[in-house]
Amino acid sequence: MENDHMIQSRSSARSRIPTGLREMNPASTNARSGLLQPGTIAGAVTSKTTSLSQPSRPRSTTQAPEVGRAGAGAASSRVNSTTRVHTRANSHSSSTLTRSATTSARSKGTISGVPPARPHTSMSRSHSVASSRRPNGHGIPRPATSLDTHDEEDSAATVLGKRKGAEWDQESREKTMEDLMNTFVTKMSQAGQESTGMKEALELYKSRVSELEASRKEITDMNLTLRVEMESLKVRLGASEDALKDAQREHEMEIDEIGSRQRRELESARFDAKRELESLASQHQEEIRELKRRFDHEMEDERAARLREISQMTSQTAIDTQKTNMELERKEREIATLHNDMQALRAELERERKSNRDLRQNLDTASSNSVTMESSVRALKARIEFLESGREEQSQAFERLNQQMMDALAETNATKDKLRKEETLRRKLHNQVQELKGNIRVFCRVRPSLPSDPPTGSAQIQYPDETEDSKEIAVLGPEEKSSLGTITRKNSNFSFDRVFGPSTQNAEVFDEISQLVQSALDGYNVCIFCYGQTGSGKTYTMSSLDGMIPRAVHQIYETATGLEEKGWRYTMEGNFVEVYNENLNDLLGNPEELDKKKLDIRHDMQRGKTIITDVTTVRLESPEMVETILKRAASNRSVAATKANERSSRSHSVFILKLIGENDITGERSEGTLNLVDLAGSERLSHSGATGERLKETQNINRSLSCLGDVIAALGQGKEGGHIPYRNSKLTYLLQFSLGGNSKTLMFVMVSPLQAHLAETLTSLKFATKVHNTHIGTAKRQARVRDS
Ligand SMILES: Nc1ncnc2c1ncn2[C@@H]1O[C@H](COP(=O)(O)OP(=O)(O)OP(=O)(O)O)[C@@H](O)[C@H]1O
Repeated sequence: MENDHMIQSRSSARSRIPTGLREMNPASTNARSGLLQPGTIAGAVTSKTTSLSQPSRPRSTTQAPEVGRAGAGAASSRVNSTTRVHTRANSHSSSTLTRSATTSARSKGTISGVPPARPHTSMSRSHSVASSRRPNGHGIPRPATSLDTHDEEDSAATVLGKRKGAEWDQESREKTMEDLMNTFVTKMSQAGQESTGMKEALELYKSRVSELEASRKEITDMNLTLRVEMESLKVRLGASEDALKDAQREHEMEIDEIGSRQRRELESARFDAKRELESLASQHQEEIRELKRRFDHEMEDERAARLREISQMTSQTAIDTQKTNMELERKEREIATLHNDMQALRAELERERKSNRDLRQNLDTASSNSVTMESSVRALKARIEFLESGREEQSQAFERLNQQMMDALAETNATKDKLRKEETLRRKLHNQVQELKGNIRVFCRVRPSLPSDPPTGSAQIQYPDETEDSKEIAVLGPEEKSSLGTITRKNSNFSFDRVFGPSTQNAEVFDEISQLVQSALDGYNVCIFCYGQTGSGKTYTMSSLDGMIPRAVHQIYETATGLEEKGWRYTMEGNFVEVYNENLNDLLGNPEELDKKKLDIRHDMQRGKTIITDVTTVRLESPEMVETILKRAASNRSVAATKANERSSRSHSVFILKLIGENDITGERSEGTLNLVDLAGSERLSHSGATGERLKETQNINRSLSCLGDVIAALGQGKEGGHIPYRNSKLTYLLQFSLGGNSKTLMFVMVSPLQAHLAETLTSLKFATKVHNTHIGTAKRQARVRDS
């Protein structure tokens, strides 16, 4: 860890050396400029290099001295080699530098004695030539100058030598002088050129010197920075060393602690192991003891078992011996018994012989008896033969009876057939009777006085033929004053198909109309109206719980059940609608939709059927359902008006019962409709004194009742293809196929017994008389034979 840390700090310190400073190592310096600082000596360079290299390699406290020494030695050798490299670099500047360095070395006398390399300039070349001529030429060359005269002197000496040795010649001297002059001029020009070069070199040196000065300053600054940095590093190093020491101390403490802990653990482990060893030893001892004990026990058991076996075997042997003895005794006893038995058998044999003798005597007696029995058997056989002959007679009688039964069945079937035919005939005859009675009939019913009636007194109503046909009613009219001042009362006689007095019950009334209900079952359209003023008893007659509607439904069910054995199956569907203000309402539908939902009437002219759109149709599965229907209609009406009675007196209600009958045996099918109509109160407009909404209602009621009268009157005229104004009111349009030639109509005219209602009573009776006088053509039965 510590070594790693040191390496890191070293490398980081190295990386912190400025770029310029790093370039200042000898090699790079030479490479960059090819110049060394003038006056630089190897030692100085060495020391500088060493001092520069030091910051980049921070030493640890322990390594520093060795590294420093090694660094100095290495730096020295590097500088020497660098100097040689420079010498070999062969640049003009480097030769100059070498010379300066040499000079400097010479002055200090500390540099190695290796002679510097020869400079490669033109000047130095001539100088080198001159030096090479010197026999005692030193390794240190003279500085080359432009005014070097050594060559000149040498030439002069040569010329003088020749003069001395030969004739002095003016011309040659002049020539020589000229040559010398030329040479001189040449040299001068060369010197001038060299001087220019030197100047340039000087300038170069100067700029380089200033550059190097700046560089030196920079390096000095850098040096200072590095020193500061080194100081800080030293401080950090000190801190690191302190931390290291602390860490070492902590580490040592930890090691001590771990050691002591380990010792303790070792001690405790040793103690545990020892204890465990002891416990194991004691356990082993215990186990050994246990094993020994078990072994002893097992041995004891084994021994006991063996002993038991031995004793068992001994006792078994004793028992076997005893058994054998007993067997022996038993055998002896058996022998004695057999002996006794033999004695007994001998006695028995004797007895048998005796009985044999007795039997023989009995056989003789039986033989005589057998003869007697044979005669009896013969007598019995004769009797059986006699009986056998009787059985044949019986079977013949049975066959006769069977034949009779078959005949009776055939007769029954024939009777049934006849009955069916008679049913068809009955239907025809029934219809003929109904037709004879008239296809439109009028019954009159006078309701009894009620405790709730106003005390205005009763009208004088008489029933002249009450004890006979009950077809007449006489009403004593109101007092009329004649012109002579005499007061008279007109007695009005009315004749109808039947008149029911106040004491008549619903059951009796229904007896009269039940034949019409039968007609509906037979497949005719039947329409029963209740007409009369408000409170005259229309609803009581028609829709009360024992009224015509429930009774009709009950009768239909009973009759339909009776007709089942004649092959008829009936289905019944009911609608209950109301015509209020010339609108059709569904009394079995949602009461909220009363007066809102629009029901339309459509006629299928081909089939003579009326369809009401969106009306609720209830399939009457049982006669009890009719009560539910009536209650639902009454409750719906009560929602539409504050008083149900109010609504019922201002609207026409129509209970429509469709009866579909099918006969699987005869293939007949019938579709009849029974319409039970409770008309609105028939009081005249002038009498009612109604206004507003009530006036509108009364107008609508009167109009529809008047239309009904018109339709009946038109039908009564009996014109073939004549116009019947069904469309003039909703009611007559709805009942189009139940009024007229194809139907049977019954009108109840309801009469109030009150004197106060006398005028309305007379009006109603007159209207009913008009209807009664109408003869409607023959009804057609809605029946057909199925194709299949
Ligand atoms: N034959 C009768 N026997 C006993 N009570 C009767 C008879 N006829 C009618 N009533 C009673 O007379 C009252 C009025 O009868 P009902 O409501 O049937 O008259 P209505 O003609 O239907 O009147 P509305 O036109 O207002 O509906 C009822 O209380 C009813 O019970």
